[in-house]
Amino acid sequence: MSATETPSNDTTSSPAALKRLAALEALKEVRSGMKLGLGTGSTAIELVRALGEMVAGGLDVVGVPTSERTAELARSLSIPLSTLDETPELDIAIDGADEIGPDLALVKGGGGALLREKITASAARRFVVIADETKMVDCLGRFPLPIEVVPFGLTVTLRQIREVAGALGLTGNLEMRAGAGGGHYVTDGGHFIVDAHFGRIPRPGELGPALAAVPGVVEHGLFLGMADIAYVAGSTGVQIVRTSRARG
Ligand SMILES: O=C(CO)[C@H](O)[C@H](O)COP(=O)(O)O
Repeated sequence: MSATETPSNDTTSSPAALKRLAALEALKEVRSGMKLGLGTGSTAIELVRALGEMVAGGLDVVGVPTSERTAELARSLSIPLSTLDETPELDIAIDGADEIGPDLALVKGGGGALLREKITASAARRFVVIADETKMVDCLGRFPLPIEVVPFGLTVTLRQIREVAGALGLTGNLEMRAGAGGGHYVTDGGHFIVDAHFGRIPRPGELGPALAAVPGVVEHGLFLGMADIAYVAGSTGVQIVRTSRARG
């Protein structure tokens, strides 16, 4: 399963400080010449800010952002950017997570960027997760599972999500994520997000493919078998969580 170790004893423990600590640990993997996937969310913001400082200091990297928000921040820090089409092979993708479960199974999508995040992570030789310790769980499902859906036929898609989840014993409210200006939240890809309050998901490996088989589901927030390592910051330092699975 996973191995853990604690290489740092920094005791700074405000939420933003912990996120920055995790980001700094992950950035120790980065070398000049690398092509990097840049995640989305408050932890990824700390990553991009710290990367901006490193670029200002002479680090030569290219970033592929997973959202328009991340692109905007990276641009403001003069981090050279590319698209996944121009740069389809990444050395490392670094991103946050809403939950980190056993063997680095993740829930992602709280920031609404799960589709681009999953595509970007899949294009990277190494997928590195950064988080504070509140994200660690014994079983996924404390955080509602984000599911990205197409607007067309929404009622049918919601019914089919209920059916496939119900067949696995998972029930609970399916909540349409609200946008800032009222109406549904719309992703960078023009889709909606359903936040599924299933509760504990003991068999994510069965739920993921079942959700993916629903025609109106674009992608779901279960990132299974993708993460290679997680840097998890807590009040006593940064814990390194590894998976036994090797990716490239
Ligand atoms: O998946 C994500 C965005 O779609 C984020 O990585 C996830 O929501 C964690 O965000 P934060 O670092 O703000 O807690």
